[in-house]
Amino acid sequence: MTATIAALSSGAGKAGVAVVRLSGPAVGAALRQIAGGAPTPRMAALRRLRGAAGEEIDRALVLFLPGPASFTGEDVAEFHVHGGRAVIAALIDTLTAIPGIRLAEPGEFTRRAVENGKLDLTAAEGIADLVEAETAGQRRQALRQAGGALERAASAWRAELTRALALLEAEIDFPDEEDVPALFAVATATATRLVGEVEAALAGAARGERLREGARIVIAGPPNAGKSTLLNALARRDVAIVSAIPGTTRDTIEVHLDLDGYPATLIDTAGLRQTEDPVEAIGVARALDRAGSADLVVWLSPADAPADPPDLAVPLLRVATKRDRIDSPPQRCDLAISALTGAGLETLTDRLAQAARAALEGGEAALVTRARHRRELEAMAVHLGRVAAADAATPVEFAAEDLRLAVRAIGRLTGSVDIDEIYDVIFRQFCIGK
Ligand SMILES: Nc1nc2c(ncn2[C@@H]2O[C@H](COP(=O)(O)OP(=O)(O)OP(=O)(O)O)[C@@H](O)[C@H]2O)c(=O)[nH]1
Ligand SMILES: [K+]
Ligand SMILES: [Mg+2]
Repeated sequence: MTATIAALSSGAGKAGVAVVRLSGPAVGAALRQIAGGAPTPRMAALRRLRGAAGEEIDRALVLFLPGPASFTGEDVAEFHVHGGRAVIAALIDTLTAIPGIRLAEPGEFTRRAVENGKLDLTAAEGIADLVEAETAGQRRQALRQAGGALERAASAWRAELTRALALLEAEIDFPDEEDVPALFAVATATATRLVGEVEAALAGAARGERLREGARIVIAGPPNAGKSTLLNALARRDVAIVSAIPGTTRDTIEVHLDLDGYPATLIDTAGLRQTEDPVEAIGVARALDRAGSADLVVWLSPADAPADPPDLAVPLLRVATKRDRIDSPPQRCDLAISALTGAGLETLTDRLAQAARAALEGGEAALVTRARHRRELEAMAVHLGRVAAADAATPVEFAAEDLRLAVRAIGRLTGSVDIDEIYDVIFRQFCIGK
C-alpha cells in the first residue's frame, strides 16, 4: 500500500504558525486518532490534537482535503499549529508512530502530484522556482511556469505530432503507394511548422535560464583598486576583506543583489597582476575566467592611477574610483565614484540595473527556464528537422521513427514518460515538505 507521508511544510525555526502536511490513505485514520475525527472537507476546524498517550499537543486549525481534489491527488490533511519546535516535533512524532505513516522525502508531495496527474513536471519545477524566487521578475517567471505555460505548449506540440505520426503509421500498416506523397506532405508541413515554434522557444532560453540564476556582474581591476570596498558598499555589509595591502582578495566573493526587480550576482575578484605567489596566481586566473563569462565587467581602476582593461569579449563599464583623491575630472572612464564617500554610487547602481535588465529582459516570458528543458527541446528540433527535410526518397519508417523520438523528448520534458531517474534527479532538489 502507498505510504502516507508527513512533513513540516512551512519554514524551519520558530514561527507564529507552522503547517504540517499529511498525504495518503492513512489520513482519515490519523485524523480520528489525533484530532477526534475528520472535519468537514475543505472547512477549517479548531481541534485539540492529542499524542499517543492522550496528552494534548496543541490546539490547531485542521483542514481535511479529500482526494482526488487535493494538491497531491490523495487524501490530504493540514495542521496549522503554533510554530514552536516542541509542538512540531510532538506532532510529527505522533503522526509517524501511526502505522503506514512515515516522514516525507524532499519534494515528495509535489512528486505525488505529478505522478497522480495533477501537475506536469515543468509546472512542478515552476513551484520549486516560486519557493526560491528572490525578485519580482523571478516570481513572475515561476508563476507562469507553475501555471503551465510550457506544459500547454508541449501538449499542443504532442497532439500535432501524434496526429502526423498516426497518418504515417496507417501508411506503414496499410501501404497504398498513391497516398504516400500526400501523407508525407502533412508530416513534413507539421514538422516544419513545429521546428519553427521550438526554435522560437529555444531563442528565449538563454534569458529564461539567466533570469532564474541572475545576471553575473564581475568587478575586476588592478590590485588595491578598491574592488572589495565597492562590493561591500553595494552589498551594504562587510562581505569581503579590505586592506591597504595589494593582493588581499584571492577567492572570488559573490553577493546577490536585487537590481530593480532583476536578480544579479555581484562578484569580487583578485586584483589582476603578474605574481610569483602561486595562490594569488590561481586567484588571478579565476578572476579572468569569471570576467570572460560575465554579463557585465565593471573595470575598476583608481582615478589617480588609471589602468586599461585586458581584452574581453563581454560588455564593459569603466569606472574610476577613489574620486575623492583627485581634483580634476577623471580620465579614461564611463563614470567616477568614491566607495569611501559614496559619491557616484547611485549612478553606478542605475547602470548595473540597466545591464541586468539588458541581460534578463524577456526572461519572464521565456518558456524555457532550465538546461533540462533546453536539452529536450533541442533533441526535439533535431528529429523534427529531419522530418522537415524528408523527400520522396526518405523511407516512411524513418520519418515515423523521428516523429516518435520527438514525441518521446516531449514526454521526458513533461514527465509523461515515466522515467524514475528523471524524477529522482528533479525532486531531490526540492525541500522536504514540498
Ligand atoms: N580614498 C579612497 N580610498 C579607497 C576607496 N576605495 C577603497 N579605498 C582604499 O583602497 C585600499 C584597497 O581597497 P580594497 O577594497 O582592499 O581594494 P581591492 O581592489 O579589493 O584590492 P585587492 O583585493 O588587493 O586586489 C584600502 O585601503 C581602501 O580603504 C575610495 O573610494 N577612496
Ligand atoms: K587590497
Ligand atoms: Mg579585494
